[in-house]
Amino acid sequence: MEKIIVRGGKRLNGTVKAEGAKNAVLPIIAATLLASDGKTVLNDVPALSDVFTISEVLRHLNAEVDFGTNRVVVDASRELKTDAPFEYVRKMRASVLVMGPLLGRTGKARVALPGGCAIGSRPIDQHLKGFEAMGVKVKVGNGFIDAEVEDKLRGAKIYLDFPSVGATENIMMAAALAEGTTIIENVAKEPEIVDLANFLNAMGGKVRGAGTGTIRIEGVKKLYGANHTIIPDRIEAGTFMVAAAITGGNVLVRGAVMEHLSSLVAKMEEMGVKISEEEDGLRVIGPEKLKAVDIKTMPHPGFPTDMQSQMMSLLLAAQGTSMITETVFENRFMHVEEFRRMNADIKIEGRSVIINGPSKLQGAEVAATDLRAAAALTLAGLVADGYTRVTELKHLDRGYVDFHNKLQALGADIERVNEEATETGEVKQVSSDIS
Ligand SMILES: CC(=O)N[C@H]1[C@@H](OP(=O)(O)OP(=O)(O)OC[C@H]2O[C@@H](n3ccc(=O)[nH]c3=O)[C@H](O)[C@@H]2O)O[C@H](CO)[C@@H](O)[C@@H]1O
Ligand SMILES: C=C(OP(=O)(O)O)C(=O)O
Repeated sequence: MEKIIVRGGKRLNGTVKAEGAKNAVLPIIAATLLASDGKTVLNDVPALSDVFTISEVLRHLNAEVDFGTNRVVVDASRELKTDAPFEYVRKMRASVLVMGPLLGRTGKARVALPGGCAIGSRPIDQHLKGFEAMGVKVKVGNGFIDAEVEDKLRGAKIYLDFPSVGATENIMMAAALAEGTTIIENVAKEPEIVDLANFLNAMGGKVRGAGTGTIRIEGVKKLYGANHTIIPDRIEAGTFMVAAAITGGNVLVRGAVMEHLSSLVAKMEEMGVKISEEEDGLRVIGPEKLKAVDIKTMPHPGFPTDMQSQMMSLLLAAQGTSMITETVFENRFMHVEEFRRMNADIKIEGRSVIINGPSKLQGAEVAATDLRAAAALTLAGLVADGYTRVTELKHLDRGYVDFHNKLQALGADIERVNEEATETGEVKQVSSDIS
């Protein structure tokens, strides 16, 4: 079994660079399917298992996908297939993001129903509501969603009940090739939405308003391959910012963009962390003592749910009582039990978690329950007494490139081992069933 083994007690110092954003590159790779002419070249693509999975989906759909170092070239100009089977969707829910592009390009999509996952039930009703408003007939049955344009894919006015990131993206991508104008209201405002809009525009699309509450898309007849550089990963950057703060270290996180991270920066500053903008990133200096604060996750520009578990690690080390309220996902507290195994004084009350800090964290063997939990448990291990062993690293590999090496370069006492392989000399296959 693969494990990260970390021994607490080292202050982190130095510079670390954020990769391209996972949550930007996944919809953008899906969007490359819209180009019936020319190749797309994407730069700053992170080497993540999720990126390999979405690329496999594209290959299955008959697109050509070539990998270089941090670069992906896609040619989707051939006739496309229209189905995304369960083997892909179960590995990665973001596979449903091929629906919008397939409807735009071919008028048809058959995608396995994603089902729930470790952080909640995660329905896609808002995606489907948007497609239906655009003239798509949607049938759900036998574990699949069958969607087919009835007459023409046409622009529509769509109000989202919740500013869903995935629904905003899926509808934007379908609308890019629809006839007429689509107006989506109450949309997600995440930086990754803006990156997708910029990419669609580079392909010849007409998307306005990304980053505000309303997006307006004028459909065009054809989209072309384009060159695009993916924005830096604000969640990976934020994770290293917490690593610096929790160890009382001094770290420059290159690629961290203040505007993308304002809620995290505000909360960390309230805790006594010093954060300053430098030319190519954010410098984070951890104080001797951290102050307790309350946090509520919200859609952007609110506090990101994808930083909730890492922030929990930081609050465990803070003086006093903190409360974290999770409003985006219904069940994103699975990591709490693992923190308890590390002697954390923490309890769940409904949608909130109460943390009595500072906890005297002890090293333990803990299992990552999702991608961000994997990072958060490692962060807690940086300040725990003794050795922390983090397992279930397939989750970590979905969203972090070289996580342990980057921490080690900052001075952490950390390694990643394959205990079975050490004993038998075999290399273990990473499990694929992760959703
Ligand atoms: C690949 C990617 O970009 N993943 C991100 C994306 O996920 P994802 O796009 O799945 O997240 P959404 O914004 O869609 O989901 C947020 C909430 O809305 C609910 N919902 C969503 C769609 C829908 O049709 N109906 C519905 O009820 C979900 O169950 C959830 O409770 O945004 C999340 C919220 O910032 C992040 O945590 C994920 O890292
Ligand atoms: C929840 C996350 O991703 P996904 O939507 O791909 O599961 C995440 O990045 O923390």
